[in-house]
Amino acid sequence: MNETANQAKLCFYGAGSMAEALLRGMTAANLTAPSNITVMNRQNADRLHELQRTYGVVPAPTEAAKQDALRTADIILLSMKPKDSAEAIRALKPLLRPDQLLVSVIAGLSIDTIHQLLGNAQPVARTMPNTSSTIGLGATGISFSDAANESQRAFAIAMFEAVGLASVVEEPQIEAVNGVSGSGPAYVYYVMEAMIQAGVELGLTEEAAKLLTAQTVKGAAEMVMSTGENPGELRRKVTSPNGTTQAAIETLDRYAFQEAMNKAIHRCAERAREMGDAIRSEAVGSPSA
Ligand SMILES: NC(=O)C1=CN([C@@H]2O[C@H](COP(=O)(O)OP(=O)(O)OC[C@H]3O[C@@H](n4cnc5c(N)ncnc54)[C@H](OP(=O)(O)O)[C@@H]3O)[C@@H](O)[C@H]2O)C=CC1
Ligand SMILES: O=C(O)[C@@H]1CCC=N1
Repeated sequence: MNETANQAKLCFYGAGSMAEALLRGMTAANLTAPSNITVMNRQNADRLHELQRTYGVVPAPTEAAKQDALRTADIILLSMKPKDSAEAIRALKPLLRPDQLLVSVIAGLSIDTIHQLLGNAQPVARTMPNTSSTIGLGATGISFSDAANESQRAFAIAMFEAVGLASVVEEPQIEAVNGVSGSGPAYVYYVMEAMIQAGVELGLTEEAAKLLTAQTVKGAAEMVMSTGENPGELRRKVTSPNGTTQAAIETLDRYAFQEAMNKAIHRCAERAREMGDAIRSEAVGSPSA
């Protein structure tokens, strides 16, 4: 890999919403020059040109351009849907050099399945980011294959730190990251939808309910981050004995809110494992490593 970080050549293999979230943050943070970043997809050349206009990155709309970009990249970001990943990785096999780093954001896809598909132990960073990377507030878990060297590890971490917080975990914990923070924004939005709806039922305008809800979620998250106090302690400070919050929390408990959240996160992690098994079955005919 090119040792000078801002000279590193990146190739986004898949140019959808997660790729754009990362692109936006990385170009804003000057992680590498936009002219060193190539974007490609299966067929949507308009999308590639839109990314070129917005971020100054280089589109690879033809088969020859794709192959050239994949061959010459220091880092290839695998950012297609899980169902498309086995075929896409197989197509990479004849193009790769052993020193290229693959960075995967694909839910469920294990490092071992990538190695099986390629037939070698290519350096891999398996990650689980989230869509808040778009505004530099992402939360990403990263795990590495043994072959990833120090400079590759450092660059992968820098890529995700450019779009928020990055935490290195062992690969078996990546499904837990998926359950907590990869899919996490959706749970928070779901809670916000309920808060807004209730606010409107109680007489607020939609706009006021939305603003009050969003500021409340932002403020609560910031309180946890900036005070270092646990959410439980902070909750107790809001909850006056026999007051309004206690009445609300007791109602949430009657509907088993915490149990529902717990089960949802476990199910999310389980679903990631199921999806990984499905890719593996398609790739090598057996569901687990
Ligand atoms: N959305 C999220 O919150 C998160 C998503 N992820 C992971 O990110 C990945 C991408 O998700 P998302 O961005 O939402 O998906 P999108 O559908 O928005 O984008 C997928 C992209 O992959 C391209 N693609 C598919 N097959 C190939 C191929 N063979 N060669 C080149 N490009 C290909 C598509 O091209 P075309 O349009 O031409 O078909 C498209 O550009 C998923 O694996 C998901 O698990 C991870 C964390 C969070
Ligand atoms: O729903 C999904 O499968 C992807 C992975 C994490 C967030 N979105």
